[in-house]
Amino acid sequence: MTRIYSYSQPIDSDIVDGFCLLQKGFTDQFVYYDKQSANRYMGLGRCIALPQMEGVEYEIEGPIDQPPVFFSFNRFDAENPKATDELFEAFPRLKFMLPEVVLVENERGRMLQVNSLSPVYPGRIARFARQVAGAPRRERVTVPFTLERDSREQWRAEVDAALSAIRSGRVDKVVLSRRQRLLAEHPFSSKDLLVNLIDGDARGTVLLYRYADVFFCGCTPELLVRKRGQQLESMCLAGTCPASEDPDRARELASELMADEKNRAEHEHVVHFMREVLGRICHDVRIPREPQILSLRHVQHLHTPVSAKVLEGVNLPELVGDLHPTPAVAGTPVGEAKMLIRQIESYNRGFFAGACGYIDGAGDGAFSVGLRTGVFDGEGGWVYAGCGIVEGSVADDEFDEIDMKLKTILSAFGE
Ligand SMILES: C=C(O[C@@H]1C=C(C(=O)O)C=C[C@H]1O)C(=O)O
Repeated sequence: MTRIYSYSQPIDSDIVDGFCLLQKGFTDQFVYYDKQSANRYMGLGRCIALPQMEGVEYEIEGPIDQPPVFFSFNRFDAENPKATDELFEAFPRLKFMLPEVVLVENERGRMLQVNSLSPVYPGRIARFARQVAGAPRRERVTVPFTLERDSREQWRAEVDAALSAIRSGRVDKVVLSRRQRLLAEHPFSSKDLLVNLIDGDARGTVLLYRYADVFFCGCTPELLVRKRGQQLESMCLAGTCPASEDPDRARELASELMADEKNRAEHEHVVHFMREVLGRICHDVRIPREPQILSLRHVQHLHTPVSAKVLEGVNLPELVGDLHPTPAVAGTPVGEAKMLIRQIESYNRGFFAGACGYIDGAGDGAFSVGLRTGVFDGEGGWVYAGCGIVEGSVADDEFDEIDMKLKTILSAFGE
């Protein structure tokens, strides 16, 4: 039986500043940082990685009873035989990773957690607490970059292939993506992108997984599932129109989106899937009949909030397994759409559109869908975005929609 010692104590300092100061010394770094609510977890180092959450004993110590916080970053399609690019290839294939140090800000306040396989030495906790308390205020930096444009011609051919699969009845919807090569004008760090995503105006949850000199990061609007006790929260997010700085224009675009049959159909596939999956493993499933608008910095989406009570015995990793991928990032039917993505897309998505999140030793946690993200090595990398293709989709419009979505990860460069 693995025994894990976990010590948590309250802190006053800003956890992002603390993370920025401490991060230099750690090969493994993990962030799940909800910008809208205090649901923020930032991990450093690797105490242990487990293939599953069962079979572990915890010694929880310190003035706050916070179970140890594990992180988990999962590929969109882990069985896809196509090789990922060399950046994704450089990440170890680990499931639940427990950092040595975790900075937390949640409904119970801010805290520092230190995890170890042996009793936690008090001087170690005091040293981290001192360092975090003395952390200087972080600063934003702009990283100029260039993008290598991908081919519109190739995209049109891919959308054609998707539309013929739809016409032949193989799928009703498939979500295709594009990726672009990014080259920075000077070296940058994961911290530079993290700070711009957290302090910039992108809405959503900031994700970061760094291993040595490669890192995956972004700011996603899409919650896959959050579990606290038996309470479950999720969302359906599909259907997109542009955002606008002019509030009247933004409202006009939003009401066009609400009235647009194609977007409503794209959205309905996700709602149907949620109802079906949650109906099997939850009770009190609440899904409003009509979507709302979620207005983000660069786009607006059709959004349906979801809540439910999880049946006794159903755990968070099972929920993630049942819910991911949703038709919002794969298509419908999900299995067939995944196979079609393997056929049509020329690359393996890696963590893009994968389930990324955290889970604590009590089984509570949250996972988001790794959208509006990219993978980088400090000199450049790849940025990704996709969109749902249904009957009636026009390739050039979808190309432009993806360009709008890409702006979120590009905002990590501080422009
Ligand atoms: C696939 C992405 O976004 C997904 C697709 C959407 C759509 O097709 O309208 C909207 C939100 C997301 O569920 C992405 O951002 O890359």
